[in-house]
Parts: sequence; C-alpha cells; structure tokens
Amino acid sequence: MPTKETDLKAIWLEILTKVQESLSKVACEKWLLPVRPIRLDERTLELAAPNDFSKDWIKDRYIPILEDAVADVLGTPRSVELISLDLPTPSDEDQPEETRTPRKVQKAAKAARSQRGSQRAAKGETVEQPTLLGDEGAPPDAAALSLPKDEWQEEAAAGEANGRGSHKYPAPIAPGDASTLNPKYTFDTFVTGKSNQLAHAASISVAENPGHGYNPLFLYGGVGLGKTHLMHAIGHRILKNHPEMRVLYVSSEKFTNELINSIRDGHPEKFRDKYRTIDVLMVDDIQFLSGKTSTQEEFFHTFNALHDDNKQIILSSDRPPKEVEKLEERLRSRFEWGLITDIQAPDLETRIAILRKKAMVDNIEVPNDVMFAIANRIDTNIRELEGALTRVCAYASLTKQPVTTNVVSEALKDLFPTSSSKEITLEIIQEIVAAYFKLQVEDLHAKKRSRSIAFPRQIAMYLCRELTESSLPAIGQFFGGRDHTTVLHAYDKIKKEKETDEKLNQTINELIARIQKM
Ligand SMILES: Nc1ncnc2c1ncn2[C@@H]1O[C@H](COP(=O)(O)OP(=O)(O)OP(=O)(O)O)[C@@H](O)[C@H]1O
Repeated sequence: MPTKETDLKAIWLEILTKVQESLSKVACEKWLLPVRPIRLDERTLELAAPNDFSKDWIKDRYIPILEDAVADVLGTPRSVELISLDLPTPSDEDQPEETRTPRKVQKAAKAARSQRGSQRAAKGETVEQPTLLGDEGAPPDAAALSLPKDEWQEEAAAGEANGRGSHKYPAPIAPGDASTLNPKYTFDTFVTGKSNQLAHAASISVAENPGHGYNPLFLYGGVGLGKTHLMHAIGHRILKNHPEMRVLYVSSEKFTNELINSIRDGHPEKFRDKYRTIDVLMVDDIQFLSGKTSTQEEFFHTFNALHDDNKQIILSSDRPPKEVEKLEERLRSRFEWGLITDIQAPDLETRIAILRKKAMVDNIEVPNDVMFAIANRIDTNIRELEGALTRVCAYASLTKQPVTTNVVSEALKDLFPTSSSKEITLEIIQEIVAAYFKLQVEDLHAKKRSRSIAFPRQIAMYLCRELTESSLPAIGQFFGGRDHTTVLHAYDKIKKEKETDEKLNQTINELIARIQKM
C-alpha cells in the first residue's frame, strides 16, 4: 500500500532532527532547511536543493550524515540523491513555520510522528505522489514553483506528446506586443447572430474596460465556434485603445509547458516574470488543465496575483467550469467570479453570413446558392465551414469550372456527405413555399393580391433569388410573368423585414431547411 503524501514530509522532518545531532545548528539551518524531499522508494531518497551551488555543497559534505540519518529513521539504508531547482533561496521568514528553527523542527517532527504511520515507508514502500516540504504553510509562490519531479515529467510528457513542448524559457511580453494574436481575428471579421450575441457583447465590454468589468470572462462552447477568435479580438481592441498594455494569449498547454520547462531548466523566475507582469492574460482551452495539479496550483497563484491587481483574465473552455473534471474547487470558484457566457452552434443565416464575410475578406466571388449549399451541409463547426468554402473554391479552380452548387456536391461529397444532392430549382422553392402556407403553386403564379397569397409569393421570390442563380427577369417570368422590379421589390422587402421580425426569420430558416432536404 502506498504511503500517504504527508508521510514524506514527516520522514524528512525526522531526518532533519536526526542530522542535527551530528551537524552544527548553523550548517543545518543554512544548507538543509531549504532542501525539500521529492521521492522516496526502497533504494533512494531524492532531495531538491534550491540551487546548483547548494546542491553541490551538500553533496560534497553532508551525504554520509544524511544517509546515516535516513537509515536510523527508516530502519533500512537508502542512498541520498540531490537535484537542483534553482529557486531563489527563501529567507527565514519565507520558510514554513515548522522549519524556521531547529527547535520548531523538533516540535513539528514530534507532532508529525504521532500521526504519520511512517512504518510503512520504513518497510520499503514507495511514496506515491510525493509532496514537497513546504507545500502546506509555505508561501504560495514557493510551493507553486516546487513541482514534484514526477509531476513535471508527467505533465511535460503530456505537452510534448502533443508536439507543443518546444519552448525553453518563457520570454517576457513587451507592452503593445500583439505577436500572440492572429491579425485576422478581430471584431470586424466576427459575425454575430443569436448563437454568439451575448459572448460578443461581453467581449466588447471587456475589451473596452479591461480589468474593471467582468473579470474573469469565461467563454465556453463547442469546437470551432469562435472562442479563440473572440479572445484575440479582445486583445486587438485593448492594444488599440491601450498600446502601453501587455497582452498575452496562450493555450493552456503552452502555459503548462512553459511552467514545467522553466522549472526543469532552473529558471522558474522567468515564468513568473512573464505571467505576473502582464495586463491581460488569455488562456485558451482551460479544460486541458484537468488533472494537472501542479499547473493548476501555479495557475491559481497567477490568477490571484493578476486579479488582485485588477488585471484582466479571459478564459475559454469547451464546457462550463462546473463540468471541467479534476479541477480544483478553488480554481473553479474563481472562474465563476466574473461572467460565464456560452457560444452555441450558429443558425443557417449566421453560417451564410460567416461565409459571405470570409469570401469578402479573401476577395473571392461566391454565388448565394453556393454559400447556402455549403452552410446547409455544415451546421456545427465554423472552422469546417470555412474549410469547406476553401475546398470548394480550390476544387472549382483546379477543375477549371465556375463555383456552382454542383461543385459543392462534388468537392464535399466525401468529407461532408448530405442526404440530398439535388439542385435547388425555382419549382422546388415554389412547391415548398406553397405547401408550407397551405396554398396551391398556381396561387403563386396568379394575379391575386390578398396578403395571404402576396406575402408567401414575396417570400418565395426572396428564396428564389437567395438560393438560385436565376436572374431577376427569369424569376419574374416564373411567377406568372411578373416584371423583374416586382421580384426586386419582394426581395428587398423580405430581406429588410426579416432583420427585425424574428418570426419571419424563423419561417424562412424553416423553409430553407425543407428546400434543402428535397
Ligand atoms: N462568428 C464568427 N464570425 C466569423 N468567423 C468565425 C466566427 N466564429 C468562428 N469563426 C472562425 O472559425 C474558425 C474557428 O474559430 P475559433 O478557432 O475561434 O474556434 P474555437 O471555439 O476557439 O475552437 P476550439 O474549441 O477548437 O479552440 C476561425 O477561423 C474563426 O475565425
């Protein structure tokens, strides 16, 4: 059975007490009190010295004394090994209270002895999840930057497995530096709809008033729905308004890797210098901190330092804080201090608007029915939606064809199969609209002007213009030989009305979905 975390601490206190019998009080306080135990197994006790100098000093002089004390306390011999953390040596006041003086060490050791049951360790059991002396009662920073070695390795391995562990030391961020932001992700290029209105409004508010409104801002939503885009947009706006500010966007994996690497490479202060001196910290995909206890610990201190200083924190996740597993309660509750807002999958209209915006930004011409056909196929992930548009355009260009709905079917058939690949025609639109309003198709052709018929007719005209490439005269012709100005009037009227009339907007979406399913 594994020994409890607290046992390692208690054992180390006993060893220190023992060492005092053969070492001067001064030497003990100066060299051994700052040392922290990391790992204990059947053969080895691993200790972390605060820096290289102290590691070498102890190695050269005190190993035999330490090994004797270990053998005395545990009943069987162990070799003592040392690594260096390169921490700044803590002052006496920074030390955990029980290690400030040898007398207190003795007292603490005695108290710990009475509870610990360290016989199990003495029998040679491996200490699992070793904790560092000072984790309890130590100043938060010292504890935070003293990751148990096994955890560094585990968390580093996780980061490196993702191919993102290449950073050596975190470099400080300069005021006005937008290099961590994608220049394309601005509020101008962000399309709003019902699905993201609240998140967008909250983001604008934070961008205009960093550190003094919603803090933290917590954005959550499914994959590819615009969380990162909004974060970057906030960053750009803040830097535009406050070029003197330091704005940092980072993925939670990068945060983790920088922390681990900075400690492993002996430069924990670089991590802290970077993360605690910025004005706006944005951490993406915070759900990846799940289960990474040491990173959570450091993030907790980073969060507190920034928040206490009215620095803005923005977080994103694929789920709300409550649903992030293996997240420390104190972090979860801090994530809930500010504003939590979600982004939903966009409706069809928004998807079409996003494609339109992208086509405009990329300066490509894409007919409405093509936009519609793409938006209708891909209804959750905007990254995929944009990728589909690129694919369709590339396919058309490579096969030297115009961009049509046929190209959409061809280009996307494997990646995004759809139940129907039938081309949308004026007939189909008329049939569906007539059926929806419980009319006959002939009613749409006739001269009748009663609102119950004229209104569905205008909607049908609108959809014909929106979803097909037919010209205005061709559409007019198809509605009982009407003039193209009538079609244009109907189109403009419905387009305008649906902007303010939610019911009409829903009706149109429903009709579009039905037409597409034909
Ligand atoms: N409302 C929007 N308007 C314009 N583009 C958008 C919108 N929402 C998302 N996008 C675009 O979709 C792509 C994916 O968005 P983003 O990377 O922000 O998603 P995310 O929610 O952070 O995804 P993930 O969960 O994978 O991190 C980006 O290219 C982004 O510009």
